[in-house]
Amino acid sequence: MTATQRVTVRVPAKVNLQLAVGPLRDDGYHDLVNVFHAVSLFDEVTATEPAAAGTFTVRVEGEAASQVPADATNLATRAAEALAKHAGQIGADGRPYGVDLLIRKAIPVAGGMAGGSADAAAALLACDALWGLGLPREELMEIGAGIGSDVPFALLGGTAVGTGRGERLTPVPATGAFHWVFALADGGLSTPRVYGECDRIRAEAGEEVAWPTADEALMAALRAGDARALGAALANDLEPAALALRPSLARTLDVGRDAGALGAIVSGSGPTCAFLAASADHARELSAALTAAGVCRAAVTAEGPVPGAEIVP
Ligand SMILES: C[C@@](CO)(OP(=O)(O)O)[C@H](O)COP(=O)(O)OP(=O)(O)OC[C@H]1O[C@@H](n2ccc(N)nc2=O)[C@H](O)[C@@H]1O
Ligand SMILES: Nc1ncnc2c1ncn2[C@@H]1O[C@H](COP(=O)(O)OP(=O)(O)O)[C@@H](O)[C@H]1O
Repeated sequence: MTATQRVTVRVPAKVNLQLAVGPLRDDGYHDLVNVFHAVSLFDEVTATEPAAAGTFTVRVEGEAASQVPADATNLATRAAEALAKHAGQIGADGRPYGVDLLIRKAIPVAGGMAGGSADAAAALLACDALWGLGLPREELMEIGAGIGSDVPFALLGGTAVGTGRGERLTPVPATGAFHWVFALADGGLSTPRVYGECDRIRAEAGEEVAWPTADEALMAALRAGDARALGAALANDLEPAALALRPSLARTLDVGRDAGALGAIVSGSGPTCAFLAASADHARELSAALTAAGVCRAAVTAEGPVPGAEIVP
C-alpha cells in the first residue's frame, strides 16, 4: 500500500449515438458498431483501505441503492478483485490487496446508461491509485473489458466508436458541446433480455443481419458540432426490442419529438430515453415538457462529451 488511504473517482454515464447490432456470435455476443458518448451524469466511487487486509466490500448510497447488489457480484467489486489478481494479489508491503468501496449512485440502474460499467471503471482507477500500481489506462481498459463490454469506454470517455462487442475503441473527433435530456423510467430493462428480443424480432422477420458499419452522416455531424444533423442521424438497433418489452416508451419518445427535440432515441438497451436539444435553454424546456406530460419518472439535463473516469483531487 502507498500512503494514500482513500481515493475518490468520478465517472460518467453514456448514451449510444449509433448502436448498430450485427449477427449473434458463437460466444453469445453481437458484433457492434457502438458510438459511445459520455455525458455529465456521474457516479462517484471511493476506495478506502479495508479494516482487514485482503477483503473486498462495497456499500451503495443514493436513491436507487436498493437496486444494486452490495456483495461480490457488484461490478465495482468484481473489477477491484480482477485488478488485485492482475497485480499478483500481494502488495509491496507483503499484505494482500483489498478495498472498501463506497458507490454514490446517480446514474439510473439498468437504464441503458452503463452505470454498472461506470462503477467498475471507477473502481479500477481508484484501486490502481490506492494500491500505488500506476498502471497505464490502456491496461486498466483491458482488465475492464473482462468485466463488461462497456467498461473500457467509461475509462476513455469523450466520444468513441466501439467495435467487436463494443470493447475495441477508437476516439471520434467531436466539436463543441451537445445538450441532452434523459427521461428516466421506473424500473430497468435487462441488457441480455433486450439483445435476445432483438434476435427474436429479426428471426421472426426473416431478416438477413447486415455487418454493422459506422454512419458517415453521424461522424460528419460530430466533426462539425452540428446538433441538428446529429439529431437526425441518431440510430439504435436495440430500440424496437426495448419498445416491444416496454411499449410505453413510444409515447415518451413522441412527447419529446413533439416538444421539438432534434433527435429522440432509446439509450442503449433502455429504458432511459435520450433527447438532443439545440441549447441548454432548449434542454430545460424539453425536460419540463416531458415532466409535465407524465411520461417519465424524472427528466434530467446533461452535456456531452465529458472525460472518462477521473480521480477527484
Ligand atoms: C447495450 C449496451 C450498449 O452500450 O449497453 P447498455 O445500454 O445495456 O448499458 C452494451 O452493448 C451492453 O454492454 P454491457 O452491459 O457491458 O454488456 P456485457 O456485460 O458485456 O454483456 C451482457 C450481455 O449482453 C449481451 N451482449 C452484450 C454486448 C454485445 N456486444 N453483444 C451482446 O449480445 C450478451 O447477452 C451478454 O451476455
Ligand atoms: N455497481 C453497479 N451499479 C449498477 N448495477 C449494478 C452494479 N453492479 C452490478 N449491477 C447489476 O447490473 C445490472 C445492470 O446495471 P446497469 O449497468 O446500471 O445497466 P445497463 O446495462 O442497462 O446500463 C443491474 O440490474 C444490477 O443488478
